Amino acid sequence: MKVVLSGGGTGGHIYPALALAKIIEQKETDAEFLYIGSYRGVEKNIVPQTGIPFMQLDVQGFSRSLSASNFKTVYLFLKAVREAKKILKGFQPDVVVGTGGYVSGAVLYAAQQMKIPTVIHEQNSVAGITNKFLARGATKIGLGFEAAKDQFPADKTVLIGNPRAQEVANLQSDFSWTSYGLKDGVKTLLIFGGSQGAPAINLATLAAIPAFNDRPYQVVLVAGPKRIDNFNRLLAERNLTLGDHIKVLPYIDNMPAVMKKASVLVSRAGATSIAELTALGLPAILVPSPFVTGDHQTKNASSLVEAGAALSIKEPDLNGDSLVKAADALLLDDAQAQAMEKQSAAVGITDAGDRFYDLIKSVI
Ligand SMILES: CC(=O)N[C@H]1[C@@H](OP(=O)(O)OP(=O)(O)OC[C@H]2O[C@@H](n3ccc(=O)[nH]c3=O)[C@H](O)[C@@H]2O)O[C@H](CO)[C@@H](O)[C@@H]1O
Repeated sequence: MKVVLSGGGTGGHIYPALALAKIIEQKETDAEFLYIGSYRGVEKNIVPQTGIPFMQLDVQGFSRSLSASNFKTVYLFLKAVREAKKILKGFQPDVVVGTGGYVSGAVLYAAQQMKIPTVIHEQNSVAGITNKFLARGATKIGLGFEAAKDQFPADKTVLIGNPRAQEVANLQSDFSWTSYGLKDGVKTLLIFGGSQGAPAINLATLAAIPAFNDRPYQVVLVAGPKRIDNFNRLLAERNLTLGDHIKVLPYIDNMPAVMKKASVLVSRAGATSIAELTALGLPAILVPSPFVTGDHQTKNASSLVEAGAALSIKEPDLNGDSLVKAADALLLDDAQAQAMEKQSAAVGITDAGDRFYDLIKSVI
């Protein structure tokens, strides 16, 4: 099987494509891949490390206000489509897979014009602009959430989940909390705000420190590489000291392994974070980012809240008190936590990678 993968901008669009490549490799050892990314997105740092051949196109996003840069966006898009056609002609793929981001718009549009089968993956509950644009010409559309179904042509959609979930579910974790100076066998609340950390989550945690100092559960806050200094400065300004059972870190490299040992998560409601936590059947307190297109994180979170798989706190309602109240509800009440674990696991699609593979096979 020869597969072109394209997705870019944020990790949320790139990891599903890479997780899919791993699944295909396991099933077809002679599979060949080509990843087409952009010059601007983080895929240029992530994809080359995997050993998958990587090519780049020059594309940029639309600016929300009317501006001359939108003319450049259209010019670059048309140029990228011409270049993509040349690349596809040379590689001769059986299928072209797009996981979102502007670059996948150019690559899949080129493939659709060349009558090559295309499959898109929508990670979120609200369709992204590129996937909406590609839907008409796409052969099939894989969905991360059922809630996105009515935004696409019904005969093309298949609920597959997020292939990253399968990777996480199958992971063996030998992580020990002692590596952070904490104890194994004690309930642990893990708090993080997406991959960059989130100021609102950090501030609420700061306000909650006096209460957390008295709690029997451990607390780990991942403040974000660029935000931890500010957190520590505020901590000192307010004369707060952290109990031995509380740790603040800039970032966690082996997040899935650490998550696997957590009791409850506090998290943004990004599609990848949700795929990971439901793959592990973890109870969660979600704080959707209000700064994303179409407010898609609120809708991602609603899918879980409606299923009884998570609690959600709107960012304006998040403070020390609401955070501690929600954490206590899950960490001090075993019955509630266990009920939520069950619902979280029921939402998780741990064979998402296999489903994605089957979908691709069906169009070739
Ligand atoms: C701000 C923004 O636009 N976010 C979007 C972006 O998510 P983005 O990729 O930024 O964030 P996600 O929540 O989807 O994933 C975060 C990832 O970072 C990892 N992690 C986090 C902290 C840490 O210390 N270590 C670590 O490895 C998590 O395990 C997870 O894999 O694309 C997603 C998929 O389209 C969308 O749903 C999100 O709304």
